[in-house]
Amino acid sequence: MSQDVVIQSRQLTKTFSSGTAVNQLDLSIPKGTIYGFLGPNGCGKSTTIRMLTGLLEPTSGEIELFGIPIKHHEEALKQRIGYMTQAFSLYNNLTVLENLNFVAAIYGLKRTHRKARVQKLLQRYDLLGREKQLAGSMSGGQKQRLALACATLHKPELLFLDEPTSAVDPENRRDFWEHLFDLCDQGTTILVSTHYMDEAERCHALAILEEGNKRADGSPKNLMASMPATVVEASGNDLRGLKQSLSRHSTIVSAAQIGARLRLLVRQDINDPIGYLQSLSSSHHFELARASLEDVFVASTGGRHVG
Ligand SMILES: Nc1ncnc2c1ncn2[C@@H]1O[C@H](COP(=O)(O)OP(=O)(O)OP(=O)(O)O)[C@@H](O)[C@H]1O
Repeated sequence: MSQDVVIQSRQLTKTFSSGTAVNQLDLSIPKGTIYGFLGPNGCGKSTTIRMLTGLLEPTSGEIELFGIPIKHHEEALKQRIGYMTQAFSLYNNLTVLENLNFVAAIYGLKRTHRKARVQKLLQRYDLLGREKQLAGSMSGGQKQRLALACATLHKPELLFLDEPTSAVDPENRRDFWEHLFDLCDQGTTILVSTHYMDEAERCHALAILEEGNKRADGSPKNLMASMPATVVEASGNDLRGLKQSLSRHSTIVSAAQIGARLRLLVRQDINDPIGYLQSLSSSHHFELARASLEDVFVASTGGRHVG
């Protein structure tokens, strides 16, 4: 295996009594990448992350981190990885400083280093002056920054972030991504799960997950270029009626209204989608449009996740 691959999984599977949460997942994520898991609730993002961090034992399949099999090496690998959960895993009844010191103690940071490291993180994540504030009394954005400070306190080479921005507003989300790119610049590999398209678009590469299966993967640009459907926008009167009539055809993967246009995904095997659509409705205007990551997501999941 190449030294530069930080996360490798082969046929990774987890089955619960309720069913298969992750199904034969193959991953190969190079160092210094921000890699995304994009998918709806329940598609297996958290379960995969928990297996990759060594917290949950797979039903079958293999995982290597930094070329080291995770099995039997959990403790050694723990020092090299950071993990931030959806709930930010902070102690709400401890202060900002107490949370950081607690994490520092868990990772065995020496007292002499601890103070300087904590100070640096307080500054980096704009928490100076809040040292004595209870974590539970902070805003979503502040909690998120503290959680990131805690997850990176021991300078992990690999960082797992499970839906880190679900509880924050768009401005905080943008700032948070700036921090992620800073970390990435310093050589940290980051795996981030999300159900936000704009967030997925910022990743170097991503996997689209549905019901535990990987439906597509690659860079956002390549995914958009190789989308398995053609995007067409329709305009004219009664778009709701047009949507209803087109949705009856299995050749239309999805139809969603966006403002005064109806965005259509037409199955790839239709050679002349504009001519085809005109034959279905002569009173509307149809034109080809550029694919977005959302289109890729809809096409990869067969239109099952869009209304
Ligand atoms: N400990 C468990 N026991 C039984 N079923 C579980 C367990 N953990 C997860 N599941 C099931 O596995 C499937 C995948 O869940 P998972 O939490 O990994 O999805 P997710 O994509 O992270 O969604 P969310 O964003 O809602 O957390 C779901 O059907 C869930 O109910």
